[in-house]
Amino acid sequence: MRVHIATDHAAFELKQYLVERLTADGHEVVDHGASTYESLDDYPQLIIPAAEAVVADAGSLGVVLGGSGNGEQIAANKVPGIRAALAYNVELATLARQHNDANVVALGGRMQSLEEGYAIVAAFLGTPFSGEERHRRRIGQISAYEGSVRRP
Ligand SMILES: O=C(CO)[C@H](O)[C@H](O)COP(=O)(O)O
Repeated sequence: MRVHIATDHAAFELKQYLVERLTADGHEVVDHGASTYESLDDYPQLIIPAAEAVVADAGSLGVVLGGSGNGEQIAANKVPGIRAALAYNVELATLARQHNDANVVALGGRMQSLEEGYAIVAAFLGTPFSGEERHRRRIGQISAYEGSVRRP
């Protein structure tokens, strides 16, 4: 699977770790940066292009990282077509796919170990959407709202 990944400085080490592990797992990882550690970089500039790449690349998934993952989830969700879920354990990551058909997962690099972060992302990438009617209906309602919002 193609995986678009991005981080700010706060999860730089986790991003490097995930690129390595996910590539070894056979995923095609597209690294949207940060390419170097810059303590004053700004996550929207890094996360939004990665989220846009997920929308433009049907069937791909995204991983956005920061200190908490909160701002990264918020930024990704501003991109039309993105359903980004913050996950801090494997169960949340699994539910994000099964119930929400999330196409981006957000993690905080300061919230768990590298290995735990990998387990969360691996669960996200490895879990399919359940496709159940009630979940489709609810996701459809979100998409309909998104489509109804007039953009400048
Ligand atoms: O998680 C984040 C946003 O939700 C950022 O990574 C975090 O706010 C960066 O913090 P700092 O600039 O103090 O290193």
